[in-house]
Amino acid sequence: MDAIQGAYEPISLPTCLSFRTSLRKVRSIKFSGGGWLGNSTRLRGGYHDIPRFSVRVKAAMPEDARISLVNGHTETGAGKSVRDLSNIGNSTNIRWHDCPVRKVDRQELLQQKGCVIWITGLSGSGKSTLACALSRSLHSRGKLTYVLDGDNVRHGLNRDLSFNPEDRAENIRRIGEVAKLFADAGLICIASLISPFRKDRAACRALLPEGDFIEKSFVKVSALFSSIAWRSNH
Ligand SMILES: Nc1ncnc2c1ncn2[C@@H]1O[C@H](COP(=O)(O)OS(=O)(=O)O)[C@@H](OP(=O)(O)O)[C@H]1O
Ligand SMILES: Nc1ncnc2c1ncn2[C@@H]1O[C@H](COP(=O)(O)OP(=O)(O)O)[C@@H](O)[C@H]1O
Repeated sequence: MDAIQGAYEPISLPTCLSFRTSLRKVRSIKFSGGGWLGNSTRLRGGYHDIPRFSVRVKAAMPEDARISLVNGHTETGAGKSVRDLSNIGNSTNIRWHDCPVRKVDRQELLQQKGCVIWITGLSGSGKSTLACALSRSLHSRGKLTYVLDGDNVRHGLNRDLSFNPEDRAENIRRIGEVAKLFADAGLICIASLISPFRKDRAACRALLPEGDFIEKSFVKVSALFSSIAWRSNH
C-alpha cells in the first residue's frame, strides 16, 4: 500500500499540506524536485504516531515538487507529487480554515465519540432496518446519531447518480465525505449503503482516523442483531 494515501483536507498550495498516511510512525517529511534541494522537515515531538498531519511550508513550492515520508531510516512514499495530493486543482485561493472549536470540544459537549458506522449489504438484506434500530437504541441512551441511507441520499444530494459502477463509486465517495463531516461534528453517523466495492469503502475508511470507521457487512455479521431488532418491532 502507498505510504501516502492522498489529500486528507483541501491543500492550499503552495504553503500548506495536510494528508493522511498509512505509516504508523513518521519522523520527517522530505521535499524534493523542482530545483529544490531535498529539504527535510523534522516533525516536532520526534515520531508522530497519528495517521494524519499537516505541514506548513514557508517557501513557495514548485508545481512539480515531490514529497516523501521518512520513517526512521526508511524513506517511503516514493516521492508523491504534491499536485497529485491536491484535490483543489490549480487554485491558490482555497485555504483550509481551522476553527477554534474543535472535534474534541464538540465530543466533550455531547459526551460521545464522533464516528462512522458503515453498514454494507445487498439490496433488501435489512440494512435500513438495522440502521434505524441502531439509531433508535443509541438515541434512547442519550447518544446523538444520524442515519445516511443510500435510498434517502439518492433523493437529494446524489439524485444525479445512476447505478453504474462509476456512479456507485461517486455515490459512496460523497456519502463518505458527508459521514466524515458528521463524525467531525461529534455525531455517530450510521451509513447504510449497498457499497459493493471494497476499494470504495476503503477510501471512505481512509478519510477518518483509525478506529473511527466501523464497517459491518450486514449479511455476514449483523443478521442476528437485525433479526432481534426487526422482531421486537413486528
Ligand atoms: N441497479 C439498481 N437499479 C435500480 N435501483 C437500485 C439498483 N441498485 C440499488 N437500487 C436502489 O437504490 C437504493 C440505494 O442504493 P445505494 O445507494 O445503497 O447503492 S450503492 O451503494 O451506490 O451501490 C437501494 O436501496 P436498498 O434496497 O435499501 O439497498 C435500491 O432501492
Ligand atoms: N431481520 C429481519 N428479518 C426479516 N425481515 C427483515 C429483517 N430485517 C429487515 N427485514 C425486512 O426486509 C425488507 C428489507 O429490509 P430493508 O431494511 O429495507 O433492507 P435494505 O435497506 O438492505 O434494502 C423489509 O421489508 C424489512 O421489513
